[in-house]
Amino acid sequence: MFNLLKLHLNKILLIISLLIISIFVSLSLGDIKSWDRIDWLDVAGEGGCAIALATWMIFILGSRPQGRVTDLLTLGLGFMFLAFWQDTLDEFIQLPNSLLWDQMESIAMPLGVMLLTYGLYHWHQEQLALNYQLRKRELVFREHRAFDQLTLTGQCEYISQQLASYKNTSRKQSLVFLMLDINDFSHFNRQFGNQEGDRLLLEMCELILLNLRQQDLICRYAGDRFAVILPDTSLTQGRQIAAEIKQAVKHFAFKVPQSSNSQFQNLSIGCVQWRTEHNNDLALESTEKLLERANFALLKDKPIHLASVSGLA
Ligand SMILES: Nc1nc2c(ncn2[C@@H]2O[C@H](COP(=O)(O)OP(=O)(O)OP(=O)(O)O)[C@@H](O)[C@H]2O)c(=O)[nH]1
Repeated sequence: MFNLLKLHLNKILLIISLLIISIFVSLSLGDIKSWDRIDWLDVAGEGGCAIALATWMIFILGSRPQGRVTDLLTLGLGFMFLAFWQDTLDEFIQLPNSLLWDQMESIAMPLGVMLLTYGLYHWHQEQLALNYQLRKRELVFREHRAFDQLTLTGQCEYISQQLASYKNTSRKQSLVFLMLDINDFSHFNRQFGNQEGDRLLLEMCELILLNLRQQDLICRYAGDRFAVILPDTSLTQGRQIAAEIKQAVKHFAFKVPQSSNSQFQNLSIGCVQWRTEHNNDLALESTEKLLERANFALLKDKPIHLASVSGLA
């Protein structure tokens, strides 16, 4: 958040400067009120609103890149904040009634609301475009607590929810479920550090996403393991997609600062089918059983055949 705030240093400095100017102008043109003339309820109400608006600005500036939408939102909130700030100052400093400065908040507030509304409209447009790109990460619901902070994909329970909702809709085609795991990822972590490991996980996730269709969904199952749901897909199609993902990962030259050589990874993938009611199977198998089968298929795909070691075979 602080890195993003640094990007907006000029806006933050402008707002702080306006605050200071408004204090100086009010002090030079008005008289400080005596203690008993201060309406503390107004101070709490107007000051509280000013603090709330300043907090909104910090959240917006701390979470958004530079650009038109951020400028509009900040300007809108900034004007509204200045209006409440001036209102709060008026509780402490008596300005002459005839003074135009005293009317400042009557102009700043509607101007702020208009700019904020215009900014929100463009934010809405921007979000629609982002939603389109995010579809492969979040099909129907957004709850940031259920999302992995590193890859911004759903976590384990999100997969179960999506599978359960798929089961409740009557589909003609089967679903294919992929369980993907980076081979020897702990070795990569040991060699280049966890920070580079995090970066690799993120880029792997992006690469897998690029090889998926619009209707597919990727989630981070655990550690270096991802799950992919391919709705309305035959087993042949699912295997084809899995093979394409493997090829893409195999040829992905990942650069690390510690080495001049690119690092290449391999994925193991378990590919299992969930048949529809038309094939008489979907109702029979629980999501737990499907995940168990996918994990087992993944083990079978590992270079060293762990399935035989674990006795699952
Ligand atoms: N950098 C990083 N490492 C993680 C994260 N989550 C889990 N890990 C590491 O991922 C590694 C997973 O280890 P294993 O399950 O043995 O997987 P592996 O080394 O790829 O071994 P195989 O799957 O048998 O090929 C462990 O070393 C974890 O510490 C994470 O969020 N970031």
